[in-house]
Formats: sequence, structure tokens, C-alpha cells
Amino acid sequence: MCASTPNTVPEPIVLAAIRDQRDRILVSRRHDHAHQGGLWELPGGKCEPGEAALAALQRELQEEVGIRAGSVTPLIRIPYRYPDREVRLDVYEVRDWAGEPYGREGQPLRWVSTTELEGLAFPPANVPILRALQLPERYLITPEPEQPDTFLAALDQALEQGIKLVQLRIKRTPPAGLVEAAIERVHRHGARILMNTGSLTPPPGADGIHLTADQLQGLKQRPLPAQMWVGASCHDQDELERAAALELDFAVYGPVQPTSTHPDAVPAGWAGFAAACAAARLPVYALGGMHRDEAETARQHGGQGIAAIRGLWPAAVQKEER
Ligand SMILES: Nc1nc2c([nH]c(=O)n2[C@@H]2O[C@H](COP(=O)(O)OP(=O)(O)OP(=O)(O)O)[C@@H](O)[C@H]2O)c(=O)[nH]1
Ligand SMILES: [Mg+2]
Repeated sequence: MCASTPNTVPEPIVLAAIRDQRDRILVSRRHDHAHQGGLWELPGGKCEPGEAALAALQRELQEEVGIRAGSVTPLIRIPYRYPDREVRLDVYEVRDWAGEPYGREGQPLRWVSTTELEGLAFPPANVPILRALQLPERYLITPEPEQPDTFLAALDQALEQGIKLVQLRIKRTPPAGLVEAAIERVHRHGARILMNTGSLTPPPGADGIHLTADQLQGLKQRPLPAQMWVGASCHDQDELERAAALELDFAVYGPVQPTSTHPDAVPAGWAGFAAACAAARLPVYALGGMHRDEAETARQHGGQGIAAIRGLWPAAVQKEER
């Protein structure tokens, strides 16, 4: 439900990220006189008192763009405080619908790729929503590279299986040429690669960095420009808040389930993960004991998807390396 009693802020808003088969998103332009007027937006609006979120979404879609949504899945929830109002944006992904969208209130509509979204002016609350639209459901973290050939073969296999975001996690000196070869392979598959090596400066060609929780603590500002991506590992609400305050692109949160790599850590469970995501102001991946097919579960709990080493690294090679 998106009901609110008179004294509970923020105001619940439902938004639709309508995605067509070419992976384009439908955006509309807000009327000049509206709150955040003149900016681009996702269709949607305020829940009426007592109205369930999905009912509100269907009503807003009918009123604003004249369609009826088919399958609807949660994408992200963003709490945001404007100087004059506080909102909670619940964004749902809509991949099929009945009717042909048109601006029923006379507003201009456009279908744009997730890259083109970057060039449009949206209300500031939408920044993490745009990132959520660009991020995949699975985030592969690589095991420490040992044998370059075996490592690169496994990486190829993971990419062939559809991995679109890779964290190259290297804690020791890597074999010569391995980083360059990994970057080349990732890009060949149209995927992105973030470095987790302790350095805040990515090597040429890499798409950004992934910060450890310790690195996150030490930072006063976002370490890279907006066109590169910065993710961070978080274990509690304070760290998630810090990652959002530094305007990072996403976080991983865990452990969500028990994991052999951190046997002493108390898992948050899915309920704990859901609570963390609900308060976070950026996309969050579930980490710790995740299996490849749990991305949907993570989504249902308000997450972006799953992050994993073992769960996403090709099994055959994992066995060889043991
Ligand atoms: N629809 C929409 N609203 C957004 C977005 N981002 C964002 O911060 N908002 C804020 O969410 C609030 C709700 O927006 P709305 O104006 O669409 O509400 P509504 O359709 O019920 O309109 P109404 O008040 O004319 O009935 C506004 O304060 C708006 O600034 C967005 O992407 N789409
Ligand atoms: Mg609206």
C-alpha cells in the first residue's frame, strides 16, 4: 500500500520505467508550472489516500500516457528530500502493456536509450533511478587470478553467459598483461569492468572502480568523474548512507546469506536486505551466498540484483582451480 497518514512524511509516489523491446525507456516532459517543471520525468504520480501502489501505478499510466501495464516488477525505491517537500519514489519496471503510449495531458513523450538518458535533465531525485536503469541484475566479482589462461577462459564463459558488469578484484600482484586482457574481453562483450585493487585510479580502459568499506570511510568526495562508475561494499546502513552522500553509483550489501568466505559475519537475511534497500538512496546488490538465479529474489526485496564470486563464476573452472 502507498497510504500515508497525515503526519507521515514522505509523500508516496509511484513511477513507471516503461522499457520497450529495444531496451529504450519512455520519458515525458513535466509541465513548466509543475514541481520540478520543465524537466524530463518517468510517468507516474502521487498515490491517493488508501490506494495500493500498483493500483496507483495503473491509474497514473492510464491518466498520463493512456496504457495499461502488463507485467510490473519493482526496480528501486528512492527517498528524497526537496527543499519544499519530501517524496518517496517507488519505481516499477514495465516491460509489456496494452495500448499505444501518448501524452494524454499534452506533454511531450520520447523513447530514449539508457545512454541517452544521461543527456536529459531530470529532477535530482532521479539520479539513482537512471543508474538503476543502466545497471544489470548480476554483478560478477572475480576470484583472485592465479593461472591467466584458466582465469581468462572462465571470464569469457561468464561473459558469454550474459554477465554485463564485472569487478576485477585483485589483492596480489596480478600476472603480467592480465588486467589489459580482462578489460579487452569485457569490452568485446559490451560489458563494463570496475577495478578493486586498492587504487582510486583505474588503469586505462577500465570503466571505474569498486571501493572496499575501508576506502569508503576515508573519502571526502566521489573519487572519479560522473562518466565513470564507482561502486562500494557496505555492511550497514551508515555505510550505505555514506555511499549515497558521496554520490556513488551503487553499493553491494552483505552478507545476506551465510558464506564460506566470511563465516563469522552475521547474515542480514532477505528481510534485513529489504530494510537496508528501502532506506538506501542508491541501487544495492545483495552479496553473500548468492546463487545466479536469486537475482529475481533480490529484486523482489528492493535490490538491484545479486553480486557474487562463486555464484557467478563458471562452475567448471572453479572445480579445476580447487
Ligand atoms: N512523475 C514523476 N515525478 C517525479 C519524478 N522525479 C521526481 O522527483 N518526481 C516528483 O514526484 C512528485 C510527484 O509527481 P507528479 O507531479 O507526477 O504527481 P501527479 O502525477 O500525481 O500530479 P498532480 O499533482 O498534478 O496530480 C513531484 O514532486 C515530482 O517533482 C519523476 O521521474 N516522475
Ligand atoms: Mg505525474
